[in-house]
Amino acid sequence: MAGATLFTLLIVLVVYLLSIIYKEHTIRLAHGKLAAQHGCQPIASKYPLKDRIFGLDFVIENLKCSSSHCYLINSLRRFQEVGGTYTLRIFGHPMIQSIEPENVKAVFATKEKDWRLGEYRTVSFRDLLGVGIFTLDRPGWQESRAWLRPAFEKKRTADVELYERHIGHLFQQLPHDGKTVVDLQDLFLKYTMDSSTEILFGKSVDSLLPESKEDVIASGFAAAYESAKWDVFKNVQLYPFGQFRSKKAFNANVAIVNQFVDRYVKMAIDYQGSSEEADQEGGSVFMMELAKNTTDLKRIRSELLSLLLAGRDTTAALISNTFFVLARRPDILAKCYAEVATFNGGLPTLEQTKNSKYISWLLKESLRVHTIVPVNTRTAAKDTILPVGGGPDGKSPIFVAEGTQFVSSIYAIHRRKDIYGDDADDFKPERWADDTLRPKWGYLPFLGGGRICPGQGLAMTEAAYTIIRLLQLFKDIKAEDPTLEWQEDLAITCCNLHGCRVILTSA
Ligand code: HEM
Repeated sequence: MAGATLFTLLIVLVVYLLSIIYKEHTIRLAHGKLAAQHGCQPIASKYPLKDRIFGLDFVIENLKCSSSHCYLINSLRRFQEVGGTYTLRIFGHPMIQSIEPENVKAVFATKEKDWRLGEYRTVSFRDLLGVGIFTLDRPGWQESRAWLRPAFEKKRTADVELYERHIGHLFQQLPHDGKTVVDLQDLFLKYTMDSSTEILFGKSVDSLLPESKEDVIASGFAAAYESAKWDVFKNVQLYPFGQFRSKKAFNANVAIVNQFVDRYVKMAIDYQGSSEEADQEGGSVFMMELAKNTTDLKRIRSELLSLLLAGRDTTAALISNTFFVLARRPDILAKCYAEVATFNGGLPTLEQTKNSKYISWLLKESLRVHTIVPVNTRTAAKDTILPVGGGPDGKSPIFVAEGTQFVSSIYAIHRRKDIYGDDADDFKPERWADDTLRPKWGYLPFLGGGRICPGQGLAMTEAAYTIIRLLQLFKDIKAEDPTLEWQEDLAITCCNLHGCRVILTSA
């Protein structure tokens, strides 16, 4: 009897193993057929892993570089040494790293339907943001994008008056004696928190106002949001193991964040008026547009928090990185002062702000050299093809199996000498004066394709306006330590580890 049971078990096991082998074989055949149809060649470069099973050496090196603030430089070195497109396996999962503009274009634009965000992003971010534009793939993502589009279109006329009010608060916090050192990066983070919360919720947290005037709930929101955002970054970095970290403090912070946002979302849902009316009454176009489409409080909250996460630190980093350069480069600063002088001390209009040529080159260069979203990834939603990286010369198409992670370093793409020339490492705003410089998929501060940043116009206007106004208010900006170099501080977005410590002299 026992022998018969054993025999049956053995048969089941053999059938199971054969079915796996058959399935693998069929998949391989299908892959081979698709690859042959598209003229694919094996990927030319393989990353020389020491641990070929788990890829632990690669993971550990990444973690070490991340904590010693050289992750981006190290990934650039890898591309230079291994190749513009290389492959490896991490914990058994296939990964392709590439800085070939053609591949990036395929993943984010021409073949974007073949790719999804990937769990590392959706799972880690949903704990704070919930389900919204930043954590959704199609079809939900398309819905979010359509809901938000009208608000972004209305916001093209951006709020110079709103910025002016918060610049006033910022000015109050700045020493102008030509002696005292101040870290502008910290203050710009507060400044964009104040402007973003006003743009998104219709009510600013006013973190730049003296404490006595601050709304206690609003300041609680700002602190809780900072702390929760840090936890999300840790979970992304340690994914999938981050999910096992204690969530007690995180959940308490998320509850504070939600409570703050929900006050305003409820008002928007109750109001259900038009966005124009809401704007006149100091409400938020974003909230009103969302409330027109859904009465789901959680969904509106998610969209607003996604916008805050995407727009606040990024804009602060852009302004701060630019001032970091201005304080070290009198040649560039002088050109900016010359442009600002054309306003004869008057407040710049929106049109004048947008038409400030040199400052727009300066911002473009700042985004190129100090890329704020320097790494981007996607996961293949189905078997697909990438145009380059195969064969001995790396110029043939390559086959990509479903589940493969694609990672691109925008930081490294922005330093390609074949696109930017031998001076690619130099900070040179004038390069953008050259009409023949058309980097296309070689310049991606706001990414491209369907998920291109919808807030880029807002961010560029806020940054340009803020820079112009501060240059009007201060006749000199000097670095505390002119020899200090910009160094990456990579979290969800990237800013300068050393902040932006300067000495200001008022005009
Ligand atoms: C200098 C400032 C900014 C930079 C460098 C920046 C960069 C980016 C990048 C690279 C992405 C693509 C991320 C990805 O798909 O993996 C993105 C997406 C996004 N950005 Fe921005 N951004 C900035 C400012 C803003 C602002 C001010 C807002 C809104 C107020 C905003 C809202 C968004 C949203 C909603 C997405 C997600 C779009 C989607 O998935 O369809 N961003 N941004």
